[in-house]
Amino acid sequence: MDGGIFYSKIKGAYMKQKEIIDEITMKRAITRITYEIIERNKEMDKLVLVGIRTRGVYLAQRIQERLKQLEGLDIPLGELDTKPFRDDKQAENDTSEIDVDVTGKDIILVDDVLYTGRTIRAAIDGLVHLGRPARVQLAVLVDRGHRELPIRADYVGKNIPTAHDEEIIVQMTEHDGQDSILIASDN
Ligand SMILES: O=P(O)(O)OC[C@H]1O[C@H](OP(=O)(O)OP(=O)(O)O)[C@H](O)[C@@H]1O
Ligand SMILES: O=c1cc[nH]c(=O)[nH]1
Repeated sequence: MDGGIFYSKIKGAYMKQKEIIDEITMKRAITRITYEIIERNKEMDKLVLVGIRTRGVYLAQRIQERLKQLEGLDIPLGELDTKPFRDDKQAENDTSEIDVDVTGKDIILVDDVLYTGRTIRAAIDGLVHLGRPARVQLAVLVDRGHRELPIRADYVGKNIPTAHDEEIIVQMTEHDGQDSILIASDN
């Protein structure tokens, strides 16, 4: 390591990586998102958290835990697989697990990174296949810009301006063994 910079393989190629958000800052960002959700949603009994696989699910679970700690609320949580609804891949098995009826509910979609917006478009498609929510909001840990569709997040942990050829890597303990946000580039 040199000044926090290290090299490792991403999708088969060596990339330069650097941590830009540490564990504590990430935790604070999730707590702030939770407070904003509480402030902006008066009918909390209508709320349903829907995490987008993969890391959006862990993020949604953490927001669910904070809502319990801060307000004593038990907000239902579903796990959404967007792959069957994407416009760039063949349909695959739908591994979504959403046991609650979404019709009439205030859904908060949760994902780790918002980039082109295509995953969120697919997520909305997946949701409306299940029912007719009253409202759909979006919470993301990182908004890195470069939208290709008219999609914006209601709750943003960190706005991180990036170049097209960079990559944001969110690591979560449940999946990656540690909490960290890295930026990667090939130069
Ligand atoms: O706004 P977009 O351009 O759609 O990019 C954002 C999506 O990309 C990543 O998912 P990825 O497809 O890498 O799957 P993963 O979460 O399972 O790693 C990330 O978790 C978001 O879901
Ligand atoms: O940089 C990016 C872009 C899409 N998805 C990610 O996880 N990171």
